[in-house]
Amino acid sequence: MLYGTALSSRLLLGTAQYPSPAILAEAISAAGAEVITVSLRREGPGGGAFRELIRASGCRILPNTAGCHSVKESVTTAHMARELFGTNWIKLEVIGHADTLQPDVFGLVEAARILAADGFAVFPYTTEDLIAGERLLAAGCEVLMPWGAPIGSGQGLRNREGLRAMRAAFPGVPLVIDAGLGAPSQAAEAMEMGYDAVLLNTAVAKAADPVAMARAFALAVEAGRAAHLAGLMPPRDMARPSTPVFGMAELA
Ligand SMILES: CC(=O)[C@@H](O)[C@H](O)COP(=O)(O)O
Repeated sequence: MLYGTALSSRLLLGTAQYPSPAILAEAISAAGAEVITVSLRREGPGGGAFRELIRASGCRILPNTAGCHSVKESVTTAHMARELFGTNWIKLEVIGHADTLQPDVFGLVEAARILAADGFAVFPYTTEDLIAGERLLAAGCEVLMPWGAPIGSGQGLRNREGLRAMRAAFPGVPLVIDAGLGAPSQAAEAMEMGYDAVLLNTAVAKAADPVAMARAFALAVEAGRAAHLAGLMPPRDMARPSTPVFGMAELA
């Protein structure tokens, strides 16, 4: 449930870097995605055809402010996106560091406050910092989207303890891992931890077969969620025989 919208797919998909528009369309369908994120910067020349493709997908559009490095740029881009796509949903990125694309959480909170007050449903791309999370919620966000790893790195969940702490700190808040996932197993792990959904792009778009990879991620997300609901056994330091010894014959 995101901003009052019930979704059955827990895989949100990015739409950049695919080998062709046809492969993008097939990947969206193979992923079973109901929400796709779109950068306003794709709306250059030829943007009309791209917009038609995403409209035909039937997915809910989550425009993003990818590539924005300041509060002003992000807020302006969000307003343009609202006009262009006719939605108040915005994946808010305020990038703070050029090499790692780490979110500027200070700017993010400021931009989130401005946009939420202006009626936007803000999906903030943040870190696993708990205080930043609290401030984003206080600013009006109803969802938090911590990074798994830097965008496009495919490193998976770099700070498992931090992400676990975040899940524990915000039990009632929808949490979506956004960025840095490289393999379906990493998406499954996020879901096993109790994250509500994952958002990814590069791992699918840059796979040798993006459509097959989209399907693999969909299966992994489903498996991870099912495992979370089933209740994972707690890990142990020492061995414990899985075959009971009680009742065994004593030889000698
Ligand atoms: C498209 C988009 O929004 C990305 O910025 C997003 O954060 C996904 O990151 P990956 O490409 O690492 O999956």
